[in-house]
Parts: sequence; structure tokens; C-alpha cells
Amino acid sequence: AAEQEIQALQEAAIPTVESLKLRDFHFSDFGLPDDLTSQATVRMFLDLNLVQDFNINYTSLCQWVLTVRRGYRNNVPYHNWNHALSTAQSMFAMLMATDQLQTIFSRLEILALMIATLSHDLDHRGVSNSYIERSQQPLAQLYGHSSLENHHYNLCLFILNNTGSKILSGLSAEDHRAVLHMIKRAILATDLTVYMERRKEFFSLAKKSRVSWKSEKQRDLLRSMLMTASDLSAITKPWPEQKRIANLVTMEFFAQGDKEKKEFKIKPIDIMNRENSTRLPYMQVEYIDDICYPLYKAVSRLFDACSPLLSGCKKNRQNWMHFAQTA
Ligand SMILES: CN1CCN(CCNc2cc(F)c3c(=O)c4c(-c5nccs5)[nH]c(Cc5ccc6c(c5)OCO6)c4oc3c2)CC1
Ligand SMILES: [Zn+2]
Repeated sequence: AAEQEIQALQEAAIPTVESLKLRDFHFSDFGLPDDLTSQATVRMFLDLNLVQDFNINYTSLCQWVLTVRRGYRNNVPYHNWNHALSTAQSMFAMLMATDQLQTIFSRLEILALMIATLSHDLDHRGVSNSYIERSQQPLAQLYGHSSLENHHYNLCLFILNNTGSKILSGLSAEDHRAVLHMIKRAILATDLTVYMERRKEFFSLAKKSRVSWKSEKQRDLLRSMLMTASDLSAITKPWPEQKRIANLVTMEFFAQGDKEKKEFKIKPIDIMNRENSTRLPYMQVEYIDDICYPLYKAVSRLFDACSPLLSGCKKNRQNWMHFAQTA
């Protein structure tokens, strides 16, 4: 990141959580100028006491935030810095909504989740794993499946090891190893295919009256599910914001479908095929029912304070259903 940009962020009077509305589940960074998105990120680290707890050098934190922000491509409609910030803010809102979560998670886990949400889609090219694997891009050779998520993690690691943005340098060797392991697990958990494989176990945990969250296996599962809940939280936002984001997702997915038709001469999957534009509302209802709603139902059952995510998702389902029927 440029010297004077780091200087400006370091010297800025960072607005409060209240003024940035960072605790709100309906938070949107739409219209927030870029420098304020960097300040909002710093604010979340400050209010979670992470700077204090882990002796994070403030200049390094500012450089890390700016380097992560630059790590996203601004020519990608949806999977860009705004999505990364929104994902991190959703995690922040969940962590702040209930002291249950801050009791369950250690300080190290909270540090891992905030770094992972901000880094989870680094250098996303606006195409999914299936496109990357089919196009035999170097990423596919390098990582096999979850190629994108492995790439996101490797860039996250690269930035954390970069002189000037070593925000983990204050950690003990043991904590450093543990936090990197949790960050990797959290970023790889954002591959929806991984989420679909693991969520059954989480849903059965959510049906139990009490969960101890004592075993590392259960905590890893909870961290992974909260990563997905944050990653998909755009579907829970008030209708105007959710609609705006749906248009960005649609732009990105149809662009991938066009490339698949042109380069591979194949028929893209439904949600990436522009010929299905008229069925978009119906496909949104399917996406909500198959992927999103069950997750927010389980999270809300375990942590009642997160129920605004479920109600937001339910509201948007009703809206899309209305359009599906009148289409
Ligand atoms: C098999 N693979 C698995 C992986 N998958 C890509 C990664 N998965 C993802 C990742 C995501 F973040 C979203 C996401 O945020 C989505 C939203 C949102 N709506 C409002 C706010 S967010 N709607 C839909 C489903 C959808 C329905 C109809 C469509 C469409 C997309 O595009 C065009 O028409 C989404 O699908 C997603 C799929 C592609 C298919
Ligand atoms: Zn994402």
C-alpha cells in the first residue's frame, strides 16, 4: 500500500462503531468511501480488543488492512473488497450481538475469524472453482479442488508474512501456528461444497437443547458454519440492498456463463445461464431454501441474538416468491 495512504489511515480519527453502524445486521457499505471502509475495518479490530490483546503494532495493522483491500480486484462485480468487508462486518455483528459467542470462542479464535472473513476471497477473479478447474488454469494444477479457497488462503498468508503487515508478530510460536491453522480451516470452509458436506452435523447439534462447544471438532464446525453465515449474509439484508447485490451476483454469474459457452462450448449451470433471466426470482427462492435458510435457522436456534439474519432471509424469500409468481 502507498506510504501516504498508510500515513493517512494511521493518523485518521477512526469513527466509532455507532457512527459506522457496524453492530447492525442490516449494515451496508454501499456508498461508504474507500478510506472509510479501511477505517471501519480498523475500528472492528479496536473494538474487539484484538490490537490490545495481541499487541498488534498499529502501523502494521493499517498496512495489513490496506494491503488486503488492494488484494481484491475492483473489476469483479460481486466478489470484491466490499464483499470481504460485508462478510467481516456480519461476523463482527454476530460476535457483538451475544456474549455467548465471545464466551465460547477464545481471543485467538476471534482474531482468526476476523482475519479469515476479511481475507476469504482475496484475488477472486469473478469465476467459480468449476470454471477454474475446467479451464485448467494454473490454480487448478496447483490445488486440485477448492482451488480458489486455497489461493485465497495463500495470499492471506503472504500478506501476514509481508514486512510491514506482520500483525501476528506479537504472538507466541504456539499461538501463531494455532491461529494460522484456524484461519486456513475458516477460509477453506467458505467453499459452498464443503459447507453442504458438513452442515448436517451442525444442524443436528442445533437441535440439541444445550451444546457444550468444548471439543475442538465442535468449535471448528461452529467457526466454519459462522464463516458461511457471514459469507452469504447479503441474502439477509433489507430488500433494496439485497436486490442491488443480487444484480451484482447476477452480472458476475452470467459473465461466467457467457465465457463457458464461448470458451468451452458447454451449457452453463442454471444460475449462470443468461437464458434463464426470467426464472431468476424462482432460482433465488431455490437458493434461499436449499442453501441459506436452513443455516440461518440453525444459527438462530443456537444464538437467538442472531435471529435478524433468519428474519431478513425469510423476508427476502417472500419478496422473491412474489416476483416468481407474478413473473
Ligand atoms: C456448483 N457450483 C457451486 C459454487 N457456486 C458458486 C459459488 N456459490 C455462491 C456464492 C454466493 F455468494 C452466492 C450468492 O451470494 C447468491 C445470491 C444472492 N442474492 C442476493 C444477495 S446474494 N443469489 C444466488 C443464487 C442465484 C440465483 C439466480 C441467479 C443467480 C444467483 O445469478 C443469476 O441468476 C447466489 O448464489 C451464490 C452462490 C456455483 C455452482
Ligand atoms: Zn465470499
